[in-house]
Amino acid sequence: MSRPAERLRVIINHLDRPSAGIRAAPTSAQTVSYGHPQRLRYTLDNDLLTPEQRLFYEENGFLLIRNLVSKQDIDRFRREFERICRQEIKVPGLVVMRDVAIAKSEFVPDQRAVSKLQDFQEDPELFRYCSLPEILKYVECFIGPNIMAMHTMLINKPPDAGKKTSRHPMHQDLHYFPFRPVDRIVCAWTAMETVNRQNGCLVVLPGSHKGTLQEHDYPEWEGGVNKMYHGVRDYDPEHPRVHLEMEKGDTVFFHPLLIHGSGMNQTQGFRKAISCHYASGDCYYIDVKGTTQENIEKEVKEIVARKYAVGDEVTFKDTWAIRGRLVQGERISM
Ligand SMILES: CCCC(=O)SCCNC(=O)CCNC(=O)[C@H](O)C(C)(C)COP(=O)(O)OP(=O)(O)OC[C@H]1O[C@@H](n2cnc3c(N)ncnc32)[C@H](O)[C@@H]1OP(=O)(O)O
Ligand SMILES: Nc1ncnc2c1ncn2[C@@H]1O[C@H](COP(=O)(O)OP(=O)(O)OP(=O)(O)O)[C@@H](O)[C@H]1O
Ligand SMILES: O=C(O)CCC(=O)C(=O)O
Ligand SMILES: [Fe+2]
Ligand SMILES: [Mg+2]
Repeated sequence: MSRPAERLRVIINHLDRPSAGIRAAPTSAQTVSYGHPQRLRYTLDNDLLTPEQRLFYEENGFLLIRNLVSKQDIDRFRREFERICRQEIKVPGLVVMRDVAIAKSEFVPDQRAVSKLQDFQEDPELFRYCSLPEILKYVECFIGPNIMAMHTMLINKPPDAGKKTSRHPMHQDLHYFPFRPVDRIVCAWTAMETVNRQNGCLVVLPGSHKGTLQEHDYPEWEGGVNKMYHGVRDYDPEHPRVHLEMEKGDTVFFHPLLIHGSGMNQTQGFRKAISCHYASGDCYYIDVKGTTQENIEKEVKEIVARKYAVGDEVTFKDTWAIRGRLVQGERISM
């Protein structure tokens, strides 16, 4: 079997078999071109992904690309993060989160007190991550050429304080997003250092992106749960899962319905990753009233009301439209 189109057809046939399992994603660069077979729903025609990579995403809902972001860029993001933690710069709109285990203790301007930065779209150095051409060329394969950076995070998972609060419950990111269509949204998540089971790598349920959006709520964890860390309500801990062990610069792209979380950090180091959720410029906002997303809408509106002293005039949709930034192509309906 030599021609990519032919290999693609064989793999598609394989997809129809109930026993189709998880295979390692090949990473060798290869240029292919072929039509648009019906069963390819989660990826678009492109010249970048090999047929195997494309089918891997279709089947599993994620694709891991090794060594995608340079060490130099990651070192720069790390230095910027440290400057923010030392309060040397103030970034408009930035949310600095502390782990719930230390949320009520005195704040020290040090990275040991920061578990996550959220919404760094106004920090030019960190936001560079969202515009990196090596990231965008993959993003385009999933959502097309019009690309909005909707949600940005730098996660600094702290050594667990003994209460397992460093875990992130299993969830689907779509729970947080009042925009659609679901298949034109993708997350890029880049390891800023070695990430493994010891320090709490991502854990994914392969293929779960083919399901629907589940009900989410705070898990009943004895030691407490971080603000807004909702989990899939009836999560079955026996469901087969895959631990994504990654090295500095490795990047995983995943679908917003993929069920994922991350384990406890059992080391003394702060496990770092940087991520961005992208949506197509021609996605549209939806009203989540009467859906499972009503609970997160309520929480977001409460936090915004408290932080900015506003009322109901700021909608869930507004909170996203304000944060979204165009990084490629056209902003059409977002
Ligand atoms: C794909 C998307 C996936 C996700 O987005 S998952 C995570 C989503 N997270 C978010 O959107 C960020 C949520 N966090 C925030 O907005 C802020 O960190 C938060 C919780 C409002 C705190 O903001 P601060 O500026 O620190 O305000 P503050 O010090 O006055 O605290 C206000 C009250 O919140 C509490 N708090 C702070 N960090 C917490 C935490 N990690 N978990 C639980 N509670 C926490 C804090 O103790 C305080 O409570 P109280 O009012 O004194 O009773
Ligand atoms: N009851 C639960 N509800 C929701 N999510 C859970 C629950 N228990 C564990 N998880 C999640 O499962 C993922 C993995 O958890 P955990 O670190 O405990 O196990 P592990 O990483 O698979 O095992 P190990 O730590 O031995 O490598 C994390 O995302 C964690 O938050
Ligand atoms: O870096 C992690 O632990 C995962 C974070 C995550 O999935 C999220 O914030 O949505
Ligand atoms: Fe997530
Ligand atoms: Mg673990």
